Amino acid sequence: MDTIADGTTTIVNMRAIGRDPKIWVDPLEFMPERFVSKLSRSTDLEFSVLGSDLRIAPFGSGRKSCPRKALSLPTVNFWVGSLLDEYKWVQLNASPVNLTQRLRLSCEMTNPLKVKMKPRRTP
Ligand code: HEM
Repeated sequence: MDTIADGTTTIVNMRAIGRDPKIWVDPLEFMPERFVSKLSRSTDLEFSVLGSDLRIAPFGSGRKSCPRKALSLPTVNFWVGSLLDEYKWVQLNASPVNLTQRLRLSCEMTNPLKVKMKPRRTP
């Protein structure tokens, strides 16, 4: 077993964990369904996103994890659900999305998705 000296700063490499084929089936494939419970109940998911399972920890883990994670999950669900319900999202053909990674402060898409939003209902 390796020894880590007192006072060493360590960083968990979540990027590597997220791309590890020993942990995720086809890790580089866009498969959002891997996060959806087969029984459509979030409590049936095999893993938690709240920090107890380091395969995926969007809010961090342990004592310094995000103190507002319980508020954030339903808020993000509500925003995304409302935006999809209220608007049609049409990709701008003049600027096609390019998912190739570009490393800046964080990892970004080379050409992010640009869309035009059209209200679904007339006011
Ligand atoms: C989807 C939304 C959010 C995500 C993904 C997120 C994610 C995170 C992450 C990854 C950390 C760092 C955890 C660590 O260092 O291990 C963090 C810390 C923190 N977050 Fe969030 N967060 C979200 C929303 C919020 C909201 C809505 C608030 C406040 C209203 C908030 C307040 C904080 C604070 C104060 C910290 C610092 C905690 C500390 O250093 O002890 N976050 N968050």
